[in-house]
Amino acid sequence: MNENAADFDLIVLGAGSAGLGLSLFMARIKQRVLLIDLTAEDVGGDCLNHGCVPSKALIHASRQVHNARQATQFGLQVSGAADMGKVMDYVQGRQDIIRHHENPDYLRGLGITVEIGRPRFVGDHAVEANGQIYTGRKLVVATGSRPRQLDVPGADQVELYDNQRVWDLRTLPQRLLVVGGGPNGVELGQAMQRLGAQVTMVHRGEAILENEDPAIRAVLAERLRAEGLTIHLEAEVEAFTSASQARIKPKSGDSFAVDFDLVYVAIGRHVSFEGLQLEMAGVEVDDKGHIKLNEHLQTTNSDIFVAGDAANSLKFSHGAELHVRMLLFNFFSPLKKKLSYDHFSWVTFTDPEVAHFGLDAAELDKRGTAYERWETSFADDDRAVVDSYRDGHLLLFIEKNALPLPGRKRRILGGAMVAPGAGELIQELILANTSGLGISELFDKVYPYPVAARINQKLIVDHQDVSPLLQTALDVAFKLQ
Ligand SMILES: Cc1cc2nc3c(=O)[nH]c(=O)nc-3n(C[C@H](O)[C@H](O)[C@H](O)COP(=O)(O)OP(=O)(O)OC[C@H]3O[C@@H](n4cnc5c(N)ncnc54)[C@H](O)[C@@H]3O)c2cc1C
Ligand SMILES: NC(=O)c1ccc[n+]([C@@H]2O[C@H](COP(=O)([O-])OP(=O)(O)OC[C@H]3O[C@@H](n4cnc5c(N)ncnc54)[C@H](O)[C@@H]3O)[C@@H](O)[C@H]2O)c1
Repeated sequence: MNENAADFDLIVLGAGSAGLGLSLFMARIKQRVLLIDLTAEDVGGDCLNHGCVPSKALIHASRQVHNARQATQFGLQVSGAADMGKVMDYVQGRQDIIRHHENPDYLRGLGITVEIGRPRFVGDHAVEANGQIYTGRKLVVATGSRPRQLDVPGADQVELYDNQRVWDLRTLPQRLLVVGGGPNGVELGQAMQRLGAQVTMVHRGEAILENEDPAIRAVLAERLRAEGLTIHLEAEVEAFTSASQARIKPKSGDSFAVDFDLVYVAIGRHVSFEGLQLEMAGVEVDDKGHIKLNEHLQTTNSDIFVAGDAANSLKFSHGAELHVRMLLFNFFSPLKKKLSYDHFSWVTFTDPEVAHFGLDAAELDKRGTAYERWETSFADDDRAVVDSYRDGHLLLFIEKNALPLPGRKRRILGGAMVAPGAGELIQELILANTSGLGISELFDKVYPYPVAARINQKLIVDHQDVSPLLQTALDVAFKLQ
């Protein structure tokens, strides 16, 4: 097409984390942007409407309730149960604040053309929505992902909840069955248990948060069990035998029954491009229905890209942000960046939080990278002692230099932490990881006592060996002064 004749410089399908990030930047630098979403209420995507924001607000409320109960050890009298209506009012109130700057009118005020309707491709640079055809120089599919459904016998007789509808609850279920022990299941499961539900979790994998290192995830599992959650590992819902009973099948052993008042399904996400008519734009999908992409998130139509969950890689709001940054760079540069997760991080907002960054042991082994595994428990950390989180754990993968030349940096290749506020505590480690700083930069810092982040330095200090040569040099140097 004659690119200058296009109606828009950029057309974005989907106004979630990815779509908003792209549209806002492009509009800011005076490009003509068309952003299309299905309904006005969908603007903001899963993160605002059904994911990050409501789940973190629920976690906040549940932490207040939990902390109040913890304070009874100091003589405070706490009685009564959490009022789910009030909890959800709080959750919705937080969403409403963010909606002030994530809604069609606000975006239109910034110069973005926002169309509400169901789009479909009608040509290699053209989409149709509400009977109108729009052309764009570049187009991005940012239509997100959907919760996987639990398809087992008897499911039709049960009202299954997932992250799309759980925020409408007004009463706390007494017995909650959570299916899936990934980040979604553990975050919501712990929050509901703390609010007063009795939570049973049924998880297919051998451990909750399977993507985490065993030393890290074990701490969380123990804490969840100590708070009263029942966790069945290597187990699945075999069938629902009534509207309030599930039959659970463990990998080994006999099936057993679990009674519930409500089921929350958190078994992952899938992508779907139904109705988009991708074939009209020459955008090919593979046999699993995923759009074929190269390392620039470019489809088989070189002017059409995919961003966010729709790309079917790591599904995080800041994963969408990573995609957006790369696409924006590539839109304006003859040198193209490739998608890389080498410095990616994520946080599961349980208590304690589980934070993860850079490359893990499996990836380092796969790449044949030489590394050392350094780890420490928080048992003897002063701050952990006074604040009672001695079960915390920090793990770092440190570059191993075959030739330890003087001045050569030993970089932090990756790591993980489980501790209250771990997501904040690892930020300096992430900075070191992304900027290629060596461990000496952390070693040289003087941390105010007793900030929790001192643990980052402690791990490094604890691993400083004094070689016989250095020992001799120190002895001589001291005697000379
Ligand atoms: C319970 C839960 C908690 C989460 N918590 C976190 C967290 O704490 N931190 C984090 O980083 N990530 C979190 N995530 C993941 C995060 O929500 C997603 O990765 C993120 O929203 C993906 O952004 P996206 O733009 O790709 O998709 P979405 O945000 O889902 O946006 C896609 C948009 O496309 C629209 N759309 C769909 N189909 C069409 C169509 N055919 N045409 C036009 N528009 C369409 C949708 O209406 C939607 O608005 C959480 C997810 C869940 C489920
Ligand atoms: N803090 C965060 O950043 C955050 C929080 C919640 C969700 N998310 C994102 O949202 C997405 C969805 O989260 P999720 O936890 O649903 O997905 P997930 O795929 O990460 O975990 C789902 C888990 O459910 C298990 N499972 C699958 N089928 C099952 C079955 N039939 N019975 C029992 N267990 C089963 C799997 O083994 C898997 O570990 C993820 O991509 C995640 O990254 C992020």
